[in-house]
Amino acid sequence: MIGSGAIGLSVLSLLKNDSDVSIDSVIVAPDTLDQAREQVAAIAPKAQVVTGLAEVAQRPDLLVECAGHGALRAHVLPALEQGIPCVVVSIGALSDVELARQLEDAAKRGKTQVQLLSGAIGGIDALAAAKIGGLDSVVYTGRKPALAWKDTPADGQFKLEALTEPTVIFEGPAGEAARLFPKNANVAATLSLAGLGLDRTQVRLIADPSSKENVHHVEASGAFGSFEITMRGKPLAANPKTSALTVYSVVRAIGNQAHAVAI
Ligand SMILES: NC(=O)C1=CN([C@@H]2O[C@H](COP(=O)(O)OP(=O)(O)OC[C@H]3O[C@@H](n4cnc5c(N)ncnc54)[C@H](OP(=O)(O)O)[C@@H]3O)[C@@H](O)[C@H]2O)C=CC1
Ligand SMILES: O=C([O-])CC(=O)C(=O)O
Repeated sequence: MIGSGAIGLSVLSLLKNDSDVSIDSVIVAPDTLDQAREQVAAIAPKAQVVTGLAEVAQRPDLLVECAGHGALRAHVLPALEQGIPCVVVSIGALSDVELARQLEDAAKRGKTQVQLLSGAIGGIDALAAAKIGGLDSVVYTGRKPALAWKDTPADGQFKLEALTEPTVIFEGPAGEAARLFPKNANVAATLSLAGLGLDRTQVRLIADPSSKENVHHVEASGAFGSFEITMRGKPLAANPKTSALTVYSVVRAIGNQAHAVAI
């Protein structure tokens, strides 16, 4: 696993009684090594905590990224080159078209695969299937509590603490949303990659002072017909920018690699 933040620690916790899965190593940022060792030891005492793949004693069957955009270049790319399959949640990083191409090339050279997880959003299976018949329009609206937009370009441009009404903080193509709001626009990037692409997927991001949830709304239409989906995700206590469903999506993906039946 890469990352021992809100997602990483929750995933470790949920997997600790799954006898089909063993998280052998957790790769963390060097400046968090001591704290991470303490936190991981409390949940998964057998896991070694390291700062890079080179220190991992046993070649993993799977590398799971739940760290952030930088981790894709730092760890996922070299793992794919070595033929290690990877699953990733920091999909917004793939709005950098050059990095997306490098990941694909590395996976081809390593004769392996990188799987982009659905994370906080549902309906990716339907959207990716609908794309095959041809899509006309995909519109995504992401609504989060006002303070979930702290430390983003919206912070400063809007007085987030003082908002009294839902406020549109971004409107535009998904590629730009993912670039400007990397920790909040993974869903926008995922929808784009499954559907109409980064330029043609329309995104609206809303800071809502009365919302306690991360609400993701998608409308898609094309040759298949149309669908509309609303996810009302509970945020993780440890990181309100992240919906709890993202954690479950990672646990599901790992289980699907390890269990006799995948669903
Ligand atoms: N697909 C989806 O729907 C979603 C995807 N995400 C993605 O998941 C990522 C993690 O979320 P969350 O756990 O809530 O975030 P947190 O900030 O709680 O945790 C991330 C952890 O990963 C560490 N980290 C960052 N870069 C690296 C690296 N290169 N190598 C090793 N560790 C690293 C961070 O260390 P430090 O604090 O030192 O930087 C931090 O400890 C988000 O950044 C986002 O990209 C999140 C929500 C939904
Ligand atoms: O967890 C969420 O609700 C989604 C999220 O942060 C993102 O799109 O990056």
